[in-house]
Amino acid sequence: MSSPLVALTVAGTDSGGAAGVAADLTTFAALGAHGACAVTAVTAQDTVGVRRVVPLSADDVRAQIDAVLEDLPVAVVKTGMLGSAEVAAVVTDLPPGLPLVVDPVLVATSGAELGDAAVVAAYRDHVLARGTVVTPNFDEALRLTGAGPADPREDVALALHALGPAVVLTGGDAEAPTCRDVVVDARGRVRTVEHAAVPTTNDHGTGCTFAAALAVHLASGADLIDAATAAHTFVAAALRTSADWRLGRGRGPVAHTFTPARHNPPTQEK
Ligand SMILES: Nc1ncnc2c1ncn2[C@@H]1O[C@H](COP(=O)(O)OP(=O)(O)O)[C@@H](O)[C@H]1O
Ligand SMILES: Cc1ncc(COP(=O)(O)O)c(N)n1
Repeated sequence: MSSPLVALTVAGTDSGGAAGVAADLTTFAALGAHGACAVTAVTAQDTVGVRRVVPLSADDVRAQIDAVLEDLPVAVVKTGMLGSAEVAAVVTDLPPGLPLVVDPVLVATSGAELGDAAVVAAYRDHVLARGTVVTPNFDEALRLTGAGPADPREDVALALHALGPAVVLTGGDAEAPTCRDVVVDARGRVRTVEHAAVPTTNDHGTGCTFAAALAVHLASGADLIDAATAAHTFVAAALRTSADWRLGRGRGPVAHTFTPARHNPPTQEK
């Protein structure tokens, strides 16, 4: 009997159910993977903003990760909001060889800061070097590289690649006609994935959903460009599902009720 692929998210909670752990676990499930989670911080958050952040200690996070890794055959780890440099160091200590998708969450869609200068330094100094792929949006990429908003996206993506990982620089923009994600593979080859933009303000949680989907597709054996294309297709379909929803007073959640037709869910033999 084969068992489902196991994916572990290391991320913060969003009480509104749009981003963070909620987005990751629903995405894993929608794509047929079993999701495990290590919570890094609890946020009191809704579609309008972040009211409170309660960080967990590095020991709390390490204990959760150890419990999961000692019991379940984790095929891939995805990180989101880390919250502190100490928690970032725990991620860097993950067993070598375990694929790691790093979504360097620094700012919420609502504008709230979710990662300070110490967290940025930790990403630059050691987390990115441990990562298999990093998936920043443009603002996060600028903070991580020190590049300016006028710099070409390809150059910014290559500057991140120089810090160690493959890169998917996401380009979500509901007001533009298209969204353009720049992909740099492990060998430094640059490709662009471009799709029609879904016009909606219900996009809270898109970055987390994209990175979680990317993690499952990579762990299922897809190469980076195919995994990024499939993850983007999944997010776009979820955005079309929630495009006209009226949930909350701010930027509503991307649909976590969306489940693609699935005939061959990813499995693992371990
Ligand atoms: N309105 C949209 N229409 C289509 N795709 C989108 C839209 N917004 C985001 N995406 C896609 O969702 C993924 C996450 O991107 P992005 O929104 O840049 O992340 P973040 O939430 O971290 O800012 C990317 O593949 C991006 O192209
Ligand atoms: C706990 C947590 N993790 C991540 C995000 C970023 O998601 P988004 O960019 O969609 O606001 C968030 N708002 N909250």
